[in-house]
Amino acid sequence: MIRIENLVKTYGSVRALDGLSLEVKAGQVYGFLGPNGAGKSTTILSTLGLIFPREGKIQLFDTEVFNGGKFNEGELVRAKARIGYMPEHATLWDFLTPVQTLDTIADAFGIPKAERGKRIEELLKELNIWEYRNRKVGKFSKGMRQRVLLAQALINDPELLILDEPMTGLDPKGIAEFKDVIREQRKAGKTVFFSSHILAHVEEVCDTVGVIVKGRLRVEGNLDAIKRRFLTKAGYTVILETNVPVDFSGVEWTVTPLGDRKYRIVAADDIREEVYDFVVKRGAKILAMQVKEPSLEEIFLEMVG
Ligand SMILES: Nc1ncnc2c1ncn2[C@@H]1O[C@H](COP(=O)(O)OP(=O)(O)OP(=O)(O)O)[C@@H](O)[C@H]1O
Repeated sequence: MIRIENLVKTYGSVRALDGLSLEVKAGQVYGFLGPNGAGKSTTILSTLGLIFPREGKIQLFDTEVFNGGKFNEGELVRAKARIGYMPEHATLWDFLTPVQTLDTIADAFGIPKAERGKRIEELLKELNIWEYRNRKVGKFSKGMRQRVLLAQALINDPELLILDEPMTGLDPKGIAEFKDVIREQRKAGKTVFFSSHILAHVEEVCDTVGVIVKGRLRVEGNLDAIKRRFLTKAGYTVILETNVPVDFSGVEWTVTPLGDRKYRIVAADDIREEVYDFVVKRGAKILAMQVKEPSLEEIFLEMVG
């Protein structure tokens, strides 16, 4: 649905995209992850022809829309008719209700008046805001506003949804609900590409993740596989507490005492079982043992380094 190759975008001396390549396939829910300033919005804006990259190629639905520093405007317009987009800093007219908001957008899309009512009703019901259809959006919570914005993006029944940081600013309940909405979109056959700088936003809902750091895609694939790959590099950290001191000499793990009966153990694999056997064989009891997985922030740092 989206194929980007070696995209370069500069803002003065800032190389916002530095040879970025990625691929979003039909039916995927793709989480585009990266720290602030990594180039996520720049990628999305380039994909939609809203800013001009310098080099590289962009394909939408198997059609080349950008190559050799130029957009093919005709192809871009045709592709965009099949895309729904929710910008990072989208605004709503606070004095309009969801029905009025969607009616205005539907009008802009040229959807005939006769079809609009049905389409708007369907969308508002699907996104669970039908009940609030006649209240002004100015009074809505952030989560409800995001749904109205998503309804706007869906008004033309797009095949591909591009959402820039759709869950930023939502509370955990709002995030969980928005994830449900994304799952529903996938069930309805849509491909979803959304950006975030927070791991929790992509977990459980994305089948594929791409991590962008400093304008380049560092990894792309299944989130668990990415975490595992990172863990092998960074190591599992086990925090262990025993009832008596244990002599760890001779082990291959890196053991740092945190007290006379508390230790931090780092190894390339999940070594909880080995640690358990080792400690028990030495006649000690385990009082507590936890394994610490790296946060996405740590993964980012590892990738930047
Ligand atoms: N209009 C602009 N003029 C100059 N520099 C810009 C402009 N837009 C973005 N940049 C710079 O380009 C880089 C990438 O920015 P971008 O907004 O794409 O990152 P992002 O990953 O979307 O970050 P965020 O999560 O903060 O939105 C950053 O260094 C940013 O400061």
